[in-house]
Amino acid sequence: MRHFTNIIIGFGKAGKTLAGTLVQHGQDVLVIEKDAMMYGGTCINVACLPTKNMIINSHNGEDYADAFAAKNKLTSMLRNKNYHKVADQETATVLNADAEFLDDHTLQVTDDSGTETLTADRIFINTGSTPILPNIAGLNDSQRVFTSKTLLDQSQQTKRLAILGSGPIGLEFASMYAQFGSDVTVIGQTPAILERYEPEIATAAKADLETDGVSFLLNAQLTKVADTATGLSLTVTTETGSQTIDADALLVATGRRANTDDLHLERTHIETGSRGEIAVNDTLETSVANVYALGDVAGSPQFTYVSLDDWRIMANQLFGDKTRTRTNRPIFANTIFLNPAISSVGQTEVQLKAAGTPYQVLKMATAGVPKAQVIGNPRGSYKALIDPETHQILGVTIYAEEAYETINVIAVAMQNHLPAEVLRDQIYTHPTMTEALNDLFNF
Ligand SMILES: Cc1cc2nc3c(=O)[nH]c(=O)nc-3n(C[C@H](O)[C@H](O)[C@H](O)COP(=O)(O)OP(=O)(O)OC[C@H]3O[C@@H](n4cnc5c(N)ncnc54)[C@H](O)[C@@H]3O)c2cc1C
Ligand SMILES: NC(=O)c1ccc[n+]([C@@H]2O[C@H](COP(=O)([O-])OP(=O)(O)OC[C@H]3O[C@@H](n4cnc5c(N)ncnc54)[C@H](O)[C@@H]3O)[C@@H](O)[C@H]2O)c1
Repeated sequence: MRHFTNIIIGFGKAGKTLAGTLVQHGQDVLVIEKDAMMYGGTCINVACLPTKNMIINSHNGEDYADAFAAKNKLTSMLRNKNYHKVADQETATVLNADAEFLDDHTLQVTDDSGTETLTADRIFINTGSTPILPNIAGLNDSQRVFTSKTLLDQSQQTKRLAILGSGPIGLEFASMYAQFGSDVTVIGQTPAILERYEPEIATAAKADLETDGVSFLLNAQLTKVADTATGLSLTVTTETGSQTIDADALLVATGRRANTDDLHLERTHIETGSRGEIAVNDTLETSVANVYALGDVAGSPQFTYVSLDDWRIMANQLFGDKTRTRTNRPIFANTIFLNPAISSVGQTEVQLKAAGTPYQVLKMATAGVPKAQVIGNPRGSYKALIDPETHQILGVTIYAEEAYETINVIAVAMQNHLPAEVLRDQIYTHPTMTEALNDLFNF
């Protein structure tokens, strides 16, 4: 039985970054990753980076085959870099094996050469999340049903793509496939898309997706999936009755749950929460001392940058002043990469109204930003909500080119309690999308 100071299960964002920190502090660490095609984790191999690479290339007018090849080149380069960044460290070891718990502090790893038992002073679980596949007749039997991961593996472009779920994965794939020229139908169970965003901006984004070739069946239930000689037949029920739609493939994008499948937590005292996530305290420790969970598996908001923040908390707790916790994360934004992207931070008008918080609304059209015209995409608008007295920023939604960059400036301002005037009066480089803030906050 080998013993390590630290074992990290899963080569995800938090885990790989933590491995570097542990090495920096002179400690040994074993990183166990079950899939050699996943060194570096979900984001770089099968999620954020390949999808954004393909989305950008679809917007640039590349055809699917070229974008697919470019994506594979990118992920292979990143995987190799990520592997060596950890494996080449003197006190780090990477093991390609499936890890499971035998008891609270003992692991068993299995690979082609057999099994081995391992122990460690500290164990960090960073096994990410896995797609939720709803229980719909025929869905699990079809060869034409894909997850985001398996669809990204398709070298041939799907010409008629149905998508179940109108969350970020569903909408980003819808936008991307529409840009590549496919016919896309999104089947959503909610009455509207982008429900957590400002409704007028969500409505505009939906109209733009429709212009690009996406159809929506909302307030809808997919009740049956059947393979046909040439594709798929999907039975969808809406308020107006039941209909059948034909497609070449179905992408299931109905959410992701914590990936604890192989860990055999039932052999331990590690507790899970109501959504199957590993229950952790504010400093990411599980119900077993010296066993921690980070990232998606710990029920943290499912973003790479939040997994990275879990690393910050862990590093601060192990080697810093122990002030960082889950409850004092800095304010962070979110983005859905459509054409253009939609980003938001803070609260929406609906939320402020419900809380009885007074606010002033500021709005402007993207078309008024010179850089939007330079890029050639004037779609979209900006909406900010500020405190009428203090001018503190309460929430912002941006539907515009480079929204994902501009929104970070606003998050920094909010985190540091800068009033809107500071953003209004700042000198921004020109021509940039950030310049919009001079006008947006010109109240
Ligand atoms: C299609 C898609 C697009 C996304 N786009 C974005 C985006 O643009 N921006 C963003 O911030 N977030 C995005 N996300 C979310 C983001 O990818 C995740 O939140 C993030 O990758 C989670 O990282 P993690 O550190 O929790 O673990 P992961 O990176 O998921 O790593 C977990 C690792 O553990 C391994 N593993 C699992 N079980 C075991 C075991 N028993 N033994 C050994 N190894 C194991 C897995 O193989 C995997 O490599 C996207 C997700 C998807 C699916
Ligand atoms: N740009 C980004 O940051 C980005 C991009 C993609 C994914 N992600 C992360 O990955 C996570 C998972 O994404 P996701 O889109 O799969 O999940 P999600 O939970 O965010 O959205 C799932 C959607 O599917 C719908 N749905 C669920 N069951 C359904 C059913 N039976 N029929 C029809 N609709 C159904 C839900 O109403 C919801 O709208 C996200 O929450 C996000 O944190 C982030």
